[in-house]
Amino acid sequence: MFDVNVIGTFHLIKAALPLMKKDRKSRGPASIAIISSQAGQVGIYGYTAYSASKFALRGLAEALQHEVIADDIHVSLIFPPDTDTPGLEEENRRKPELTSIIAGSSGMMKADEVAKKTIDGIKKGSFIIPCNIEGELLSIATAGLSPQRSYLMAFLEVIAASPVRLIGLFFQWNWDMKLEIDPLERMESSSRQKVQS
Ligand SMILES: CCCCCCCCCCCCCCCC(=O)[C@@H](N)CO
Repeated sequence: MFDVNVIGTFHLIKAALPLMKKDRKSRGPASIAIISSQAGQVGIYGYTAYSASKFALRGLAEALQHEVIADDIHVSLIFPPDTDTPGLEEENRRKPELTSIIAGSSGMMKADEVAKKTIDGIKKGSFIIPCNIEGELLSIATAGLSPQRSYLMAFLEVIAASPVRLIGLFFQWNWDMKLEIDPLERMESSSRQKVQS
């Protein structure tokens, strides 16, 4: 999984970059679009390997953007939810029910809708491209130190940061309960550990 999702992406970009850089200034700006996943913004039960690979793409994209911006190459990172494809159907045959339930917090999109969000985001030159409402929230919650080209979005990220953290905690508590963990008990046990060590 890591080989395909991360090393594969890395080699493809590495191979394409010399040609992309050639005469760039006279050809206008270019884009590199990398498909991550909402499971690359938050770790999901059952997706240990998958989430690791999709989170890795963010580090790749952030560093890459710094390295190619002088060549007028814009990196976009897309974060789709579950998408109605034959691939998902195949995945559903073997994945834990809990994974489907938790991922269901963000619903499912048609491939066409994800494609449209992707193209629109690339055209706008967005670095982070969320695909649905839950994705907008996730992107604000995980804005981190990513580049932000829109003043409006930068403003929103700053204003919404703390309420969105609260919403994120509610989601965590909700998922804990699905895993039959008492969220309050979990919080107390982590503070007990601190006292002991
Ligand atoms: C701060 C508020 C947050 C609110 C929303 C949280 C919802 C998170 C749901 C994550 C779903 C991940 C699906 C990944 C699908 C995928 O990539 C694979 N199935 C592909 O096959």
